[in-house]
Amino acid sequence: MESEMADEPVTAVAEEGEGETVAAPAAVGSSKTMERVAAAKKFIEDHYRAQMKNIQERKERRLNLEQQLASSQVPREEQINLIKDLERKETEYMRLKRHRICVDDFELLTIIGRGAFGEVRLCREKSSGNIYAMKKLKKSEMVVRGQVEHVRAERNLLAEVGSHCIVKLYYSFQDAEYLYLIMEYLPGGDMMTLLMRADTLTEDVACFYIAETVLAIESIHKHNYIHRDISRTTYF
Ligand SMILES: Nc1ncnc2c1ncn2[C@@H]1O[C@H](COP(=O)(O)OP(=O)(O)OP(=O)(O)O)[C@@H](O)[C@H]1O
Repeated sequence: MESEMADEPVTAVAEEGEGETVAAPAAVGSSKTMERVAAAKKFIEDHYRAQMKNIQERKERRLNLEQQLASSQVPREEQINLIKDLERKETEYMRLKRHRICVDDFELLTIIGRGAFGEVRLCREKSSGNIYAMKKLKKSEMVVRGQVEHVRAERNLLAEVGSHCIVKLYYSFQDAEYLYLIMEYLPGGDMMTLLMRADTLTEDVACFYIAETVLAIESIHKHNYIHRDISRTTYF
């Protein structure tokens, strides 16, 4: 998406004296590059930590089954089959985990809204039949309008904040042209539609929505985010 890294060399080669070439000390990268280095480091560390945890858990599941079988009356041959069955399931589980989700995994249904960078659609996950809202964002538009970091923050926030007041994000992925956010579908409509329909809210109903709003804002503040677009169309 962005390519600033390409024009920021971290090491340089300096020419000195008669054709002698010496390596210059590594220059410290710009703060953006350093941020990326830190993000890549964290990604790799998290990835390997998760891998180790998975291997450990898999071993424990097998050991558990072996211990249960050892103290049971199950015939030896059946025990072997049960262990093989567990291994087969574990392999299948790993295969499913490795699957990189993409837009083809969803059946696209009706358009339910338009955002700043593209449409929002109702969609059905083919494997589970679950219904979600798919927000599609055109990457080139985001770059032109300088909104990459804001969209990244929105994605991270939805993934991090587990609050019943904040729409859930189930998956995010991208292809060459678009970013996709697969979110919980909120069928009730936004606050603007409610106000247009009801005109005036009773005190109790107004209290309810104000309380929910305060809880939503509090939950994102707890994660050190601020909402820069509080309006009747961002509450559902
Ligand atoms: N999870 C959802 N469930 C149901 N409808 C949704 C959902 N997310 C978005 N929509 C619909 O799509 C519209 C646009 O989505 P959204 O407001 O998230 O886009 P945006 O890019 O932030 O737009 P803007 O910058 O104009 O506010 C919403 O007003 C709403 O009608």
